Amino acid sequence: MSTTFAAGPVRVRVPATSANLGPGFDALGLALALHDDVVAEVTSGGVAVEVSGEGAGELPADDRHLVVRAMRETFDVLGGQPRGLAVECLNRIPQARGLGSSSAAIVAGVLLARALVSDGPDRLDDAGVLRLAAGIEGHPDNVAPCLLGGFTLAWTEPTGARAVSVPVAEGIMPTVFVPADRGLTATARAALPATVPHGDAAFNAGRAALLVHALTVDPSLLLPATVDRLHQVYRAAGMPGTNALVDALRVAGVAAVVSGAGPTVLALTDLPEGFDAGTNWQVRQLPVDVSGAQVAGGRLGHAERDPVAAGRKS
Ligand SMILES: Nc1ncnc2c1ncn2[C@@H]1O[C@H](COP(=O)(O)OP(=O)(O)OP(=O)(O)O)[C@@H](O)[C@H]1O
Ligand SMILES: N[C@@H](CCO)C(=O)O
Repeated sequence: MSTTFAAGPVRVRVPATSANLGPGFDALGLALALHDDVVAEVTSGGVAVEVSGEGAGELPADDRHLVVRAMRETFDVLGGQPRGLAVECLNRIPQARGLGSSSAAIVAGVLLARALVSDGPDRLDDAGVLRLAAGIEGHPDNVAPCLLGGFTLAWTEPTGARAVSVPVAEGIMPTVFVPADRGLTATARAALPATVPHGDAAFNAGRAALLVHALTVDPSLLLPATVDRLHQVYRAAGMPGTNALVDALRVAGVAAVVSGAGPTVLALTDLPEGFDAGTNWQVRQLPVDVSGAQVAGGRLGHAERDPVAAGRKS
């Protein structure tokens, strides 16, 4: 199979995501209106990566960069590698905080590579993009909302990941509490036990089912619907501040959970007037992103390259 590459740059906008949502470990996720923009172009040789915003000066600028790694895997699936690549990232999603930054980078890479191959969409359909991105990430609960937008239910079959996006009830306005400290998903997953009590598994199945109803039809049930026994308790010692804030919010009647693998906290219902989380958190209301990843042509503008200006725009 020979591969022809598109001329000119391709651009993708990918949303932040919050996975698990309490009881929906590795299955449920929500796309949030905070985005990374990534532009890629085929060049005559080498790999050049430019990063502004989150991760600037920290992330590798070569084949080790996660966007490039995802592009390389996708080009392999599509039949061949280009001679060179130039990638430009404007990152707004905080990294290693539980807001799906790695899935956003992977989805961006897969979609950019597909768009850069002339008949890419014929060779890799949207279901294939989800399978490939979830395979790279290792679980589908961030990749699914990042691609599809909205509230997603993801599962894995022998052939790979599948997902559906379902409409969220009106009036759901998530708030995230983002700490300065980072926490890697790999570390948080290592804190989980190999087996759990049957009663806890049964408990979570009921609450996860209730959560689908609460988020789509009856938000008054969100507090009981967001109780989890499968992951948060095992990870609490590694993120005591996160655990304390989730508890304080829940005592105040707010449906709060650990966002993804943490340490960010996600609240799905309004905060009581005057609720004070303390000074350790950047608190942001982020509407649900209903569109998911968007591919378009074109480069980033100068104003967008400036992280301060970009922060004002997003
Ligand atoms: N935009 C990006 N570009 C390149 N690499 C990234 C990017 N975002 C994240 N990464 C890589 O992924 C790592 C963070 O991934 P990790 O899965 O631990 O956290 P997360 O995806 O932010 O949180 P969660 O999976 O809990 O939602 C970073 O340390 C970095 O190596
Ligand atoms: N379900 C994943 C989400 C974070 O990537 C976890 O909690 O480990």
